[in-house]
Amino acid sequence: MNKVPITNIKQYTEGSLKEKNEFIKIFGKAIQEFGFVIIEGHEVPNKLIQDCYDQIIQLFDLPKNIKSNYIEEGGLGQRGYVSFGLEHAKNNDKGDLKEFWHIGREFYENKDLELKSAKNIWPVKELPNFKDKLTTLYSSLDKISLVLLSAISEYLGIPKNTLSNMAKDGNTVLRALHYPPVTGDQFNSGAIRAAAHEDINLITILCEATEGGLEILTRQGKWLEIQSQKGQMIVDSGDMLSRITNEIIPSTTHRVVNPINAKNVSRYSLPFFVHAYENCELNVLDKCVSPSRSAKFPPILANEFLLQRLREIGLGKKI
Ligand SMILES: O=C(O)CCC(=O)C(=O)O
Ligand SMILES: [Fe+2]
Repeated sequence: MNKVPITNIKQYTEGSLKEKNEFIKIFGKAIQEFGFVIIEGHEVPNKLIQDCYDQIIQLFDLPKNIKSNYIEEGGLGQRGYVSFGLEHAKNNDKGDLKEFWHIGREFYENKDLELKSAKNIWPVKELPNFKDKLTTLYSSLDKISLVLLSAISEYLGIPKNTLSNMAKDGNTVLRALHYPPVTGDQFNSGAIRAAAHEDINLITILCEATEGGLEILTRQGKWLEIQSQKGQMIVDSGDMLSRITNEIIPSTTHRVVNPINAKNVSRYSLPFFVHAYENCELNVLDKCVSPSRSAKFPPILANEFLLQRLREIGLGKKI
């Protein structure tokens, strides 16, 4: 396979039983064997995605000292602004050539959890519409993520709501990313926009980025450029899904390469990292254990796993 499989989510949400089952099979097999799947038919208006990009372009255009006001002091880079070069891939000491902004959940079904959870940071003074646009996108992607997790559960042959229940009120984050044009020194340093890594979470949904550069490592060990069209979203599997499925659905290695000189412009992207709720126990699913495949991982709380992984990528120390 040298092309990312394409599926239409409407088949699952609005289709006949036959179409539903077809989606489950194609989507599940694609995420398992390929690691990346393109989704069409998702109904998030293009205009909303465009409006969000307009907001984040203005956000990253703000002077450095203003952006720095929005660093979550004493936090772990999970809300607000995270400076250029701070995050790096696991086992890689070169910082990625990117700056970003994290948005967490605004609305929880469990109001006690809402009170306890980290609060979002908003650039209200400079960008009064940022909060509204980005939380609207967050809510839309949150709904899509629960649908996709139901389809994965059905693919695995476990109760339909098993995975979506883990992500309800989940510690999910929307990341607004900016990769500035790459300077000559950076080109020579060997650093890239995002070095090869796996995402920490269950699944990631990516709205189309403003420029190319995203590549996945296929299960056959070859780098493949991802080309998605307007209106498509990309879904990939992360480490938490890999862990609970006992690596039946492994996480997918991917990276963002540097631009070629002729296209050395800023790149913006909007990954949505779908996490389990903080106190969710990540247990290997019974269905994914067999005499020939014993459980490879002990249980761990989602939040503990997150903290462990954040330490490995340079966000574990309070900033
Ligand atoms: O910018 C992209 O297209 C992907 C970003 C990514 O993989 C990440 O932030 O984990
Ligand atoms: Fe990633």
